Amino acid sequence: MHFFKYQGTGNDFVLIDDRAETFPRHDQALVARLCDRRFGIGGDGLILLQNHPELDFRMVYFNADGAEGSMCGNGGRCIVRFAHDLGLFTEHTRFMAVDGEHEATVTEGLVSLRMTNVAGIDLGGEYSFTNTGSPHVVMTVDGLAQYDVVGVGRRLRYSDAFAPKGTNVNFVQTDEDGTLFVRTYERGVEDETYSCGTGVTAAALVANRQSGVSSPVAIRTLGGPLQVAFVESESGGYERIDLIGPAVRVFEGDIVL
Ligand SMILES: N[C@@H](CCC[C@H](N)C(=O)O)C(=O)O
Repeated sequence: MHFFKYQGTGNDFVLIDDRAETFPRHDQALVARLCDRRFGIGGDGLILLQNHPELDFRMVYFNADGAEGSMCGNGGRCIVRFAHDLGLFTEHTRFMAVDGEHEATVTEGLVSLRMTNVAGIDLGGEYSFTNTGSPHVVMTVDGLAQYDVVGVGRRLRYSDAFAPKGTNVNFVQTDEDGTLFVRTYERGVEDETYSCGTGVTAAALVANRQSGVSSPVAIRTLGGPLQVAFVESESGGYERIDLIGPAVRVFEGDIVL
């Protein structure tokens, strides 16, 4: 079985062209093994590209634990780049994902992905919560470079407040130039990743709601810069949300099962 490896700001994925639908997608142990960094290829997730009757393709996303996940923003940008590399479209594409239809554009090394509309944000004292295709806690902290992202993130991810499905957890600090520095504990990876697309989207929207930070929001992650653009909707939510950043093919190879 042939595979490709892509990364988007350091959030890395195994990509498989599964238009023939031969990948054993219900074999959770296999997906987890392929994502294992010592016993497999290594990745924060695995993504299948399948045919869709009306759109350019379908994205099927699995977290590194092998279970099918909710929407993955960086994975969405990577599969758009993959589909572009496969020649499925030239500049603009429409595809189906677990949270519905998405549009995306590829220009000069950047992939701009239109995210799902966000209905609202629960602003809280200790942390805020929203769903940008995946569930996200957003917490403002000081000293983020040294912060215990894994320890605090894991506690919240498994806390009763988010049971039984759990949540992703983002920690945010504003740089002097207004850039949001975001670090994320990811559900399904059960660790910090270098970047989380739905997570930085949540962080940008919370920053807008909390402090009036305007679109587009510049983001810094451990894996590099991203941008989030959006429009506030009349109903108190957000629409026309775009996640913008690089997505790169790293290598390809064959899986020996
Ligand atoms: N890396 C992702 C987030 C993936 C979703 C997540 N781990 C979950 O299923 O909760 C991103 O870039 O959005």
